[in-house]
Amino acid sequence: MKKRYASTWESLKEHQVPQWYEDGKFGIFIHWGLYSVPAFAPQTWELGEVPPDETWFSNNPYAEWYYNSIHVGYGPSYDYHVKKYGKDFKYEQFADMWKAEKWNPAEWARLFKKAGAEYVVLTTKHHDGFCLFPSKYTDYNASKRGPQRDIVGDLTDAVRGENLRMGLYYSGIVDWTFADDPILNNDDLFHTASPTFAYADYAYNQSMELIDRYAPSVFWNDIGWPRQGEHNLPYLLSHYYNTVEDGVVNDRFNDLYYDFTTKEYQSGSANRREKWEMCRGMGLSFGYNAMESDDKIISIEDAISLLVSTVANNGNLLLNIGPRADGTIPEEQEKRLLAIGEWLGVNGEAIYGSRCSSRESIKYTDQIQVHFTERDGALYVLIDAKGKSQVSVTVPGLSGNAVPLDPKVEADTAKIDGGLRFTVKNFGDSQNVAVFRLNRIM
Ligand SMILES: C[C@@H]1N[C@H](CNC(=O)[C@H](c2ccccc2)C2CCCC2)[C@@H](O)[C@H](O)[C@@H]1O
Repeated sequence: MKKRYASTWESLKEHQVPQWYEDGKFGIFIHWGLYSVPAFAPQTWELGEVPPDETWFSNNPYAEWYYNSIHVGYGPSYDYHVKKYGKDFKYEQFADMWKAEKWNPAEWARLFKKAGAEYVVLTTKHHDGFCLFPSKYTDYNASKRGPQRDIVGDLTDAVRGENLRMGLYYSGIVDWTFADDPILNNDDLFHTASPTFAYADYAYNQSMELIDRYAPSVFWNDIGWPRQGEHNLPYLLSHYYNTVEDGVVNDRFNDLYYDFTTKEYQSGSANRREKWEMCRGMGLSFGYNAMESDDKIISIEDAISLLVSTVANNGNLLLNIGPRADGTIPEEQEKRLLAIGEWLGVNGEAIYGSRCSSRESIKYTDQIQVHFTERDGALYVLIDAKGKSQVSVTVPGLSGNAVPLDPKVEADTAKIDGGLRFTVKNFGDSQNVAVFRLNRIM
């Protein structure tokens, strides 16, 4: 019998994180839109590395923030815009330059499947207010302008065609078509942005549109929800759960409610007792930044380390790609996705469907860490030895025989000092993380 939710916080709090989200572990975030046309941002810091103040907002590495960056009126993006497009060039003119002429959603979905992703989250409306779906509440959308198609619908169909789950990102509290005072600090971001009841209704109506048109498995709201519309949330979220039985939402609704908490680069909090999700771009930006090259984006080893450490601590990794305006995915991004898919193809047994072990991760050195997951009564030992070709570590309190999941991993294990000593001589096809299954949990 399908559970029905009432539009009350009490009823919503009965919602459990669905099994598919606990099991899925790895998703692909996609930031695609008008900002993909200029595709420019300075390469400065990771979010959280410096305080979110004027220095951050006037040197914003997020290419999807191009509109705000040029409206700040000074800084690298402003200078770039004036030089490349001219002072009088309006951001909205990108709406007729974005053609997505080489876009093949089925190709994207095949790549995400090969990457070993279980879900996808696409921007439907980012802070610039441009909608990638045929909203009836604005003509500033991709079916009327630019690509002249329902980007959200076409990708949703392709992703579901590969049996992956489709999630939708919505910029709830910030929409620069309603309020575009330059954002120069967090107070602007959380308090000044879009202050009207009219906007709160608009955000509510568009969210209902997205739920009713696409029934997304994830409703990924960003930054916050309009304060003037907080009383709408119980209805919106109960409608969401009543429409999408195994739907899931994040924690960016003004700390009023969540299924999972979120981290973003170095920002945000996570504790292993609750379900959480780590999101980041391949480089310093979510939107495509044409300035970013292979050496400036996360290495394959670091991406695999991030996936393993996130999953071992009860999180999911939502790794972002920033496609080009023409619909192609930069090769350096595709290469990372395929490498993660290969690693998961060999070691996925320790990841998909696993649960956080009571054993905490052990950090031997900055390069050498051991993580644990559990699944179906087996304990998995994931030895991450970044940059090393061989490694020897003793894991205390373990016993039993450890079998490498990758047949090409060459390793010995020995009982020593009340623990199990692992000596890995060859990491085979497993990049920097060798995974062992221990058939008895001690
Ligand atoms: C996925 C990314 N989300 C960004 C919004 N980030 C957040 O709301 C950031 C955040 C980070 C972690 C947890 C909750 C919220 C806050 C903004 C400054 C301090 C922390 C967007 O600004 C960005 O363009 C991209 O869409």
